[in-house]
Amino acid sequence: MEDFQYREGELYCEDVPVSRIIKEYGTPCYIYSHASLLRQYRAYDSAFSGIPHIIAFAMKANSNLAILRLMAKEGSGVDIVSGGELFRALRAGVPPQKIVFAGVGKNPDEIRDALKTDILMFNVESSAELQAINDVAASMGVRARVALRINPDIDPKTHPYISTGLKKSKFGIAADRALEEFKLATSLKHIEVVGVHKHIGSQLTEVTPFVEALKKILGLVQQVKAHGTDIRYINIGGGLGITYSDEKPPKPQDLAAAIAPLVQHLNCTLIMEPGRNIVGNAGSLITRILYTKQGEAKRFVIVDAAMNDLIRPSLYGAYHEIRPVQQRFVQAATHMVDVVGPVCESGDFLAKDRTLPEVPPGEFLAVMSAGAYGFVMSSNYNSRPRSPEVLVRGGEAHLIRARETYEDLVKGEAIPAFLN
Ligand SMILES: Cc1ncc(COP(=O)(O)O)c(C=O)c1O
Ligand SMILES: N[C@@H](CCCC[NH3+])C(=O)O
Repeated sequence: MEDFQYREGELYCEDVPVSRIIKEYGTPCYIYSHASLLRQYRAYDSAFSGIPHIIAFAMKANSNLAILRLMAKEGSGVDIVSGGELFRALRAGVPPQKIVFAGVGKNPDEIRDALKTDILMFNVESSAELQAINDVAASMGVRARVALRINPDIDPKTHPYISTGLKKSKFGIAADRALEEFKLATSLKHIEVVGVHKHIGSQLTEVTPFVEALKKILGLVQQVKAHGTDIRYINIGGGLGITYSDEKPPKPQDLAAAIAPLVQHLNCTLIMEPGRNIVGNAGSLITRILYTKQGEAKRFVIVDAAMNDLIRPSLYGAYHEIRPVQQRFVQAATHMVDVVGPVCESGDFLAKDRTLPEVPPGEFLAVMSAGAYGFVMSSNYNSRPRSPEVLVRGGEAHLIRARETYEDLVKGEAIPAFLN
């Protein structure tokens, strides 16, 4: 959030007053800081500079073409989970040799597209998928590079909805079945096993689960190597958390310090898939207060952004700091309020039971730490056009996605002739 600061009485993103952006593009509106994105990416990259590595930005966190181009220009690759993400990554100019493809449900068309593009590798999550990739590769007369995604059964100590490395999770191949799967993979003619992958969850605020999971995976790497398979890539996934309120997550250097000694001697390239850590605090969602309402039991601040714009509070009970855009309101009398949107759901809120200073209707609030899993998870529910996205660089503000129009809402819909 360093690049969102009060200056001359109002909130700025870098050198641009937020009020200038909303005058031009309206609200709700996502704003990202170029400086934050670069700083976070470079912090990750330099932390691991002692080890051969590839950063594959987890583009599910934010897949705007401008953000992807910026990452690619810094040298980043991407972690994708769909054909749509592959399309975006290529459109943004991400080199295929830095694209890794995860996800439990890759379909044959997606596999074919990825093979055609010659991406770096697939992170395979089951034996059925291994077989499917082998079949598609055979039909194309090529060999697919794969890493097996291992589920190490380690508790990442985060929200259950964003934990991915426990036995009960749908992700990855159970650690105790892994050797068998490696044997199967090496027996398939159109598969080349090149790596091992793990990703145990998101918004991790301690280093220990990363280390425990990696140790488990490395034990496996030894065994697989002993069977004659050359493991050249170790993918440690993403998951490093950020500060939303008072969390103190480790920094990329802390992660590197814990991990480097475990992998340095292995003669492998390390792959990392950070998403939230790079974009989370580089973005903010700006919203206008429409009304305030004193209910029977609660006070509501009704704003023009809703769960369709930012679903994290509704879906995970996630906390996002909320600040007035005009600094003079910071000192105003406070109330305990729910900040809610116009969507017709009781679960539509951006904050619940939050003590906030009184800001009058017509004024603006900034919902902080909204750069990751913000716009990408937005929807058109209640036929609400999705928000614009603006990228600030120094004193410039660039529109990187226009606000959707009502026409966009009905794009592709058709009324069959029998209804005429
Ligand atoms: C396979 C994989 N890699 C990377 C990520 C990125 O996670 P985060 O945004 O927490 O870094 C995810 C999402 O949790 C994921 O599923
Ligand atoms: N969407 C989640 C993170 C999911 C990570 C995807 N594997 C969030 O907003 O926190």
